[in-house]
Amino acid sequence: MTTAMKEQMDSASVQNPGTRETMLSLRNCSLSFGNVPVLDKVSLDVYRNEFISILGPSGCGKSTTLRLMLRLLSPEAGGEVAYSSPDLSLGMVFQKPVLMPWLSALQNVMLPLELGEKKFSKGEARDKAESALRLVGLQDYLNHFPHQLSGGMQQRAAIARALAADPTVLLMDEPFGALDELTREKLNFELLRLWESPETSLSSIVMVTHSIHESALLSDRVVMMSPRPAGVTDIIPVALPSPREAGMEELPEFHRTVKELRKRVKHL
Ligand SMILES: Nc1ncnc2c1ncn2[C@@H]1O[C@H](COP(=O)(O)OP(=O)(O)OP(=O)(O)O)[C@@H](O)[C@H]1O
Repeated sequence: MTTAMKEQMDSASVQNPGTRETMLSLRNCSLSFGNVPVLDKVSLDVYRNEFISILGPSGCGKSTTLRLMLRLLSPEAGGEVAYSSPDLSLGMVFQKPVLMPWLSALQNVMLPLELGEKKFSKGEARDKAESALRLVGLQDYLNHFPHQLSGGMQQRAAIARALAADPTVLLMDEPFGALDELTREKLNFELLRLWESPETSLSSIVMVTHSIHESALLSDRVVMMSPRPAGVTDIIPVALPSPREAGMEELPEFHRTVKELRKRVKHL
């Protein structure tokens, strides 16, 4: 999120979500795999400059919702996936870093830039990949291969790969689920720092997580999905101050949000 973008966010629109600019919308999206209905009339707006978490029972359709947002899947008739502009740029980070083991960190980040729709030259791809790796703190590991990186570093490389393509909206599918708790906590705050940094193009983040704690700490809004066929049951705003910082878990608002989310998860 650039400083200019932040400045565009007027206080009226924060107080009244109805006036906020929508980057991406799912409207009435239903989807089945074969004869198994997975999503049932899912509607969700992703606003400019917000961090959304999606919480829901295992197998309910959270990853499927992200794939719809990416337009890798299409909704059934009557549903729509709308973007704020035809060239809205989306990035994706998966639970596993999915790095090519025979390529260095730098080559892994360069690869989609050289092969993707925009097709950057080798020199441009190298520059973009180097700055993305610097942003995630891997500037000293450019030539390391994935097996020479820790799990957290591999996931940072995967985040760098997504950031290198300058996405406006970043979709993340349980990005820190496979990491130990300390690394996960560290990466949570690193992600927030990247999101707030004027050096990235990021406006909005949508993150699937299984962690109530993580969703309360990071998000502006938490989207709760029901069991399959999933719908959006609740959208809970989190009123913690921004920027989010370590120690905010001590605030009454954090405890109130966690309690509220736990209560609603129990009812799913
Ligand atoms: N390509 C596919 N073909 C058939 N069924 C699929 C396909 N992809 C997902 N499913 C099914 O759709 C349902 C929703 O899957 P999805 O991965 O979206 O759930 P999820 O909420 O992300 O799960 P988890 O929290 O366990 O990661 C599951 O029952 C899954 O088996």
